[in-house]
Amino acid sequence: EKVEITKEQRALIKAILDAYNRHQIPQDVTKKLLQEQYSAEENFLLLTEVATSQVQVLVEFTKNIPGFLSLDREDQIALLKGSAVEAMFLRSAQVLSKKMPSGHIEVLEERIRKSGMSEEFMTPMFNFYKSIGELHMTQEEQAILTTITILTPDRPYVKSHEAVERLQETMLEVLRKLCVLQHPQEPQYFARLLGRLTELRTLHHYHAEMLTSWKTNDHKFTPLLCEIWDVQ
Ligand SMILES: CC(C)c1onc(-c2c(Cl)cccc2Cl)c1COc1ccc2cc(-c3cccc(C(=O)O)c3)sc2c1
Repeated sequence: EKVEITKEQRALIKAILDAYNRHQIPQDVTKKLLQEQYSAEENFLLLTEVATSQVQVLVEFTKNIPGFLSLDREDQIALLKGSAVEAMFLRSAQVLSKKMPSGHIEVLEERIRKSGMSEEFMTPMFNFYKSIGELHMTQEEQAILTTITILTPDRPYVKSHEAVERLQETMLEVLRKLCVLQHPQEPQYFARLLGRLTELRTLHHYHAEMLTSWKTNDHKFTPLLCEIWDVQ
């Protein structure tokens, strides 16, 4: 059928993309990933620093999602806490799949592999990274898929389920149209993107176990990560 993006939907895409590009981890933080020496301890500390910075970026980005600030305050917190890990898997996946000349990719992959994480999480995590890379998402698709992940109604403690669902459905419809227009040869592309959201839920469960195993080995997190992940 003739797919057309309305004026309102175009404005939505622009607002989300501008926010997504405006809020990025500062260079001095990500540059450290390239400079500091290697050790399980150093890798864990660096990843903790980047993750903390990423959460701050995520909070700022979320405030720019049209309609988000009109949600109940406690629901806003519940959505952020419930989606942070998944949004960070998406972000790190996008970084690892970009053909970045700065050698970020190998370095980041190396630091994640050697950060004291148990082997069993490596396979699903790097399979996810590979599957995101194979999608060759556009910037708009990445920004909107992250928004859809944040606006997931069935996170723990969300009270106004319908209000969140309405916002998410608006973004799902925008993504569906974008996929049809930007990947005309791949009618299943939108379905493949949604399949990644399911994979993110599984990784989210693995991540809870990762946190426990890091904690048992006496790894320290920052106050912001402890708050958002209910750690300690
Ligand atoms: C606390 C820490 C040990 C931790 O615990 N679980 C995870 C995790 C791991 Cl391992 C994998 C997936 C998700 C999580 Cl949450 C992490 C590290 O999480 C992060 C989170 C965001 C980013 C963004 C990056 C990045 C690099 C270069 C450039 C850019 C850029 O945006 O330009 C971003 S790296 C990075 C690492």
